[in-house]
Amino acid sequence: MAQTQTNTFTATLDVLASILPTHLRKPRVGIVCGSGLSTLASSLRDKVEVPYNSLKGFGKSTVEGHKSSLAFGLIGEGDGVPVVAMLGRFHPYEGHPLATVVYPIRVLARLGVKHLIITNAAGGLNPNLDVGSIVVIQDHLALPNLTGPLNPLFGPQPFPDYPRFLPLSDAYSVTLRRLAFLAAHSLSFPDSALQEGTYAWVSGPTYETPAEGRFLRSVGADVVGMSTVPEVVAAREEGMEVTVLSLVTNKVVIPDKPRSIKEEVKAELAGKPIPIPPTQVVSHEEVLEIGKQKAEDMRKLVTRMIELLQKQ
Ligand SMILES: O=P(O)(O)O[C@H]1O[C@H](CO)[C@@H](O)[C@H]1O
Ligand SMILES: Nc1nc2[nH]cnc2c(=O)[nH]1
Repeated sequence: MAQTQTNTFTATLDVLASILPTHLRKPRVGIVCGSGLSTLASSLRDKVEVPYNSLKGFGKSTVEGHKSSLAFGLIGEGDGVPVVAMLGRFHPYEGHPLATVVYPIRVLARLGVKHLIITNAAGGLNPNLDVGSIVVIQDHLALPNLTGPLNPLFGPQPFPDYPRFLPLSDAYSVTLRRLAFLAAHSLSFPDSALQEGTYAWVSGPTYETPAEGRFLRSVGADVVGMSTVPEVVAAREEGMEVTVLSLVTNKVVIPDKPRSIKEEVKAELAGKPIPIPPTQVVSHEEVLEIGKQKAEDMRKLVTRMIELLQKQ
């Protein structure tokens, strides 16, 4: 297994080396673009895009709002910082094995990426988070990891020199989180535009029931999504510094109390009908629409973070 995987990495890296000009071959920063956020790559100078289907080991992203290519380029003054952006990610719910979900992250590590900025679209659980705000993730709750074998490190170790038991108490880089707030300040973002919170990872592809939303909120989650955590785990195993920026694209529907049909029928029969609350549902179209509206904020933030990183 280890040998097969090593051969796949070698094949991927060889293709990239044959396509990329020398100054783009060793990216220092990696970006993962979440749903509807692929325009982050428009900040890249000297951009070269490599489709996933030309790279061995890469799957195909089947979700709307996710392209399927790696974009290489420069950000920042002078020679600039070499950057690689994943335009499109793989989710376990698409049927991709976890090894495929995190394969691009491991490729980024082998290219030399030291700092990884992961973005995603997420549902807001914390009522104080506005739709359109960006949350700097400070911690995560990985329900599929806690309850079942949906962890990219599950199984025989493909790389014997990696630790068997990976600590995650330091998963979210303080340095990069500070950089996010410094970047927001230098861009004069209003205070409410950039928040902090905990990401709950669920496997999807169903959105939450009200009871699930209430449960996730009650155990301390601020936002919820169907990606990111496997990427964080693999990136930490590869020794990268990681930060996650979640765009709140919708509020998870959590009514104060569940709608009681029993009470409604009783009230109706008593001649005192109570108002029927409107049905609220989230859709991927809504997620993509907010992504489209707010992608520019995310692009500015990530770009400024990299510019600040260049000065460090
Ligand atoms: O996490 P990203 O890929 O940004 O996408 C989010 O949006 C999709 C649901 O609308 C899910 O895939 C969820 O995880
Ligand atoms: N699980 C989940 N993922 C999302 N991605 C964007 N919005 C949501 C949401 O409400 N729930």
